Amino acid sequence: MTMSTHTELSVRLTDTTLRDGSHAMSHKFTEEHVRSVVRALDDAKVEIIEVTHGDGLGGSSFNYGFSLTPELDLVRAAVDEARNAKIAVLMLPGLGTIHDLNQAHEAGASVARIATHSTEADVSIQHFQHARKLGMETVGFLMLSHRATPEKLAEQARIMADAGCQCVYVVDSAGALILDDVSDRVSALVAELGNDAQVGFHGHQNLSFGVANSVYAARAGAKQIDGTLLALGAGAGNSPTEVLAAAFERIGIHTGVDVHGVMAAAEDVVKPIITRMPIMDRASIMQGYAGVYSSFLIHAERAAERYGVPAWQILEEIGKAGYVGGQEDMIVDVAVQLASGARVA
Ligand SMILES: CC[C@H](O)CC(=O)C(=O)O
Ligand SMILES: [Mn+2]
Repeated sequence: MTMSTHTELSVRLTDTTLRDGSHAMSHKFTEEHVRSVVRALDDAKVEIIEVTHGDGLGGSSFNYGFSLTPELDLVRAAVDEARNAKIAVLMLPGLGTIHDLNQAHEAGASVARIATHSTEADVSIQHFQHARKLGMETVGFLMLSHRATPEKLAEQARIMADAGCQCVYVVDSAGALILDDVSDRVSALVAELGNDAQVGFHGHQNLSFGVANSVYAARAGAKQIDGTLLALGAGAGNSPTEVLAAAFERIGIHTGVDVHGVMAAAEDVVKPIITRMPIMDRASIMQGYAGVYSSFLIHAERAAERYGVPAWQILEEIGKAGYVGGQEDMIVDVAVQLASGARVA
């Protein structure tokens, strides 16, 4: 008799509509948006809700786009509205500072998610140490994970765990990973970290694999999985929380989330708010295909309009050049070169 090995798995869902979804909203969430989304997610028993500028604490700037509402006001509103859920903030060392982390903690955030490029975990050490001193739960993001081998990622995860990170995520920032790419990376982290830290997975939909990849991640041992309502997020959006909850329930992976509750949150709360529905169009598919950071999409679209070159072509060039988060200014550079003929695609 064949026994299923998948029936007793459980994962914790983190919803990042109010952080990754901020990209698709051009960082224009209001306090009322935050309150209504948090209320709906909390009612649906989602345990962790992330609220920050799309590029993390300190992201509101000329380079990344200004927030309509100061992010600490949004964090305070979320904390005030949540009855059971913990409020998480994300930060990229260098863009956000320890001072920003202190302020987010004072505003009531209790989970610190620290993100670095997949090969630069060492820049997060002091941030994890500090977050743990503050008594915050800690999560590490290894972004653009497709750029690193499973072995390299595991080595980077070890750096985060030794610094006090309690769960290291394989982050598919480009939506470029496909099935075994995910399980190979998650398995490598699980083997390296053992009981020292959990492993998580954050997916994007650029090649439409967000949910399937999350299932592969869970089956490879991931214990935390990210999603956003209606897939609202950078690039073609994130793995939709409501689909994750429904699919996990159907295959017997426990989340504790009320499936009807998150479906209602997506349809009745988020849909009326959003100004842009994430889609798999030529530009966002190119991001998955060429391995480009999802947050670059809106910047590429703006440059495309301004310089009269297609966004997908700019992104294809960005992929060839291997630019990473923080190099948003290179998008304009590439667009100018394509428009002038100095760079031939
Ligand atoms: C701001 C960091 C980054 O956008 C995190 C993330 O969601 C990703 O890399 O996909
Ligand atoms: Mn993301």
